[in-house]
Amino acid sequence: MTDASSDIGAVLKRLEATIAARKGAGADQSYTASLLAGGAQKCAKKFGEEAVEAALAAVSGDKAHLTAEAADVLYHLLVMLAEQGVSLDDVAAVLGAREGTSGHDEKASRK
Ligand SMILES: N=c1c2ncn([C@@H]3O[C@H](COP(=O)(O)OP(=O)(O)OP(=O)(O)O)[C@@H](O)[C@H]3O)c2ncn1[C@@H]1O[C@H](COP(=O)(O)O)[C@@H](O)[C@H]1O
Repeated sequence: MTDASSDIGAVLKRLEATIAARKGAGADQSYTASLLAGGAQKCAKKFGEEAVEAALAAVSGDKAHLTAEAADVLYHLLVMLAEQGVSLDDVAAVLGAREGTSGHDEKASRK
């Protein structure tokens, strides 16, 4: 059983709200604010770095390292989305619309 403090949906929603609240905060006090102040380029660069670090952790076979890197990826993804004005609900709507459609079938429909 998952309690509200560790439910992934609840955690991501709280983190999204925290990131939104950091907009306009001082970059010295808030790491999130320092990313947002750097605009799309900075947010995308950090997200890309964290994604590569997670990929490297996956091939290393170190599950604890991968888990920590995955948390970094999710945080930096949410910062990048916030900088672009894209919400978790927006992403959920796309994933929801894809439910039940095989990736193979979707790819074939584009050919
Ligand atoms: N979940 C996170 C989170 N995950 C990772 N990080 C930071 O992401 C950074 C990862 O960058 P690196 O590993 O590349 O470390 P680094 O070399 O120090 O980073 P750079 O100097 O290269 O940017 C580290 O500074 C981590 O502390 C996070 N920083 C903040 N949060 C959440 O955001 C909230 C608000 O944080 P502030 O905006 O700092 O108040 C926090 O309470 C947390 O809930």
